[in-house]
Amino acid sequence: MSSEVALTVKGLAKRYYIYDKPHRRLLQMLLARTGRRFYREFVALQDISFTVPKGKVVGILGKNGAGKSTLLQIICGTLTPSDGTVEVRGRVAALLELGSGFNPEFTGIENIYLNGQILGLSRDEVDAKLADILAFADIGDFVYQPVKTYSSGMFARLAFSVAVNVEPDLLIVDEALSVGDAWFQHKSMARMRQLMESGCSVLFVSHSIDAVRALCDEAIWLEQGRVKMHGNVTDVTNAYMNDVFIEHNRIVLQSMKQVVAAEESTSLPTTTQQDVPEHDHRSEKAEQPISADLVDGTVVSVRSKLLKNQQGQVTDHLHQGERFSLEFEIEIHRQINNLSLGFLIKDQFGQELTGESFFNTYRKSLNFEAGQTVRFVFSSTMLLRGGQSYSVALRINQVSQWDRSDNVIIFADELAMVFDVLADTDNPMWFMFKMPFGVACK
Ligand SMILES: Nc1ncnc2c1ncn2[C@@H]1O[C@H](COP(=O)(O)OP(=O)(O)OP(=O)(O)O)[C@@H](O)[C@H]1O
Repeated sequence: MSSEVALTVKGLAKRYYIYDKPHRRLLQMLLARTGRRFYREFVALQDISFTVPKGKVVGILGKNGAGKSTLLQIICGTLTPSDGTVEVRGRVAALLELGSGFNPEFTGIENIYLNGQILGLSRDEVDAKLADILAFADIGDFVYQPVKTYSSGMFARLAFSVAVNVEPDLLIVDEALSVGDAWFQHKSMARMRQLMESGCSVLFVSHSIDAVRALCDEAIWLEQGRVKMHGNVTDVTNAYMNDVFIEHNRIVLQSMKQVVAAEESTSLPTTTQQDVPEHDHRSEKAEQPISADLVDGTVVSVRSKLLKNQQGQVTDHLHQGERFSLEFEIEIHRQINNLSLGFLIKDQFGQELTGESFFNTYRKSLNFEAGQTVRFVFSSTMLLRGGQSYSVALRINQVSQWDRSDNVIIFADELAMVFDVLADTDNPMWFMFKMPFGVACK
């Protein structure tokens, strides 16, 4: 295998033998020589070949039952293929089903060492990484308890933390990021991006077209166990999306016809064609914690960072179309010139969607004396799609030139806040944000 390739999959196939009744398995064992078959064959994967180039992120899309998990399990070695080969260069860390590779009876710490060993790390190497793993997982004293007592969110935190901290050459992720709270999802996506930037190859399985578009360099579309399409992300996701929409519209049309047939005289029910994820009102996070961290201990510290709703109340969720404000209070510890503060709003895949800064708005920055407390307020209307969460990255910088040639970031908090936008089922959005349009028909 070339050193430029992290993974080579050649002619992979997986066939399952299905016995309709338990005794048929026994009959098969006893009468195999007669040539009779007591099973049905189910082909889960057939003729799968592809490579993952070193440092690239390859997304795998496919509907339920397409064979995605089967493929990943074979690549990780937890399932044997019926045909074909898998060659991996370097260390593979996988986030498949929650906690695979974990022993439920062991404590979190014991599992970290167990996993480290499975991934080829010595005890000393795990010792050296332990503090980072624990800090990222952030599950407190639970690490001393057996993992069978963990919630699924805690499990996800520990599993993800181990996988990303062992410096894998190939990271395999199967929707594991959809587990855990919104805060952790944003944090883990940011960490995954860092890994990608440092040259780690990734195989990323997702049902989300947005996720594949945001993260991947190439995409593979699996359908009924075969590669239907492999190529650049835009082509593959467009083709896949068309297919999903055609299928979706067919189902909607069918159900509408049934309703019409059943209630000819009544009006049709409205169908919202958007999946509206179940919303979790995390009221305990209504007020974001105040960070008292100093930038470098001398210049500026952030006293508070707040999201406020239309009524001016601190909140962790907004409605589509609602007025809101982001408010940052900072304390100046040392006289400083040309200071500006800005933010970026990102989706859960780390895509920067929008943002603003004082300098951007007024084309000038500000001078402050030591001891001043300053509040920056950014207000707007929430035009982003509902039914998902967003994070806010905060930046304080020194800048005076419009081309930003003298820009210096003196404080950055990549995860200053996380908030939800609630889906409006009466006004579903297919797109990332809603731009107000005048509409006419002439
Ligand atoms: N042990 C098994 N015995 C028989 N059939 C199986 C077995 N495991 C998986 N299958 C079948 O193989 C096919 C592929 O399953 P797989 O779990 O890989 O799909 P998937 O694309 O990951 O689906 P999903 O998105 O729902 O997780 C499915 O039709 C599934 O029913």
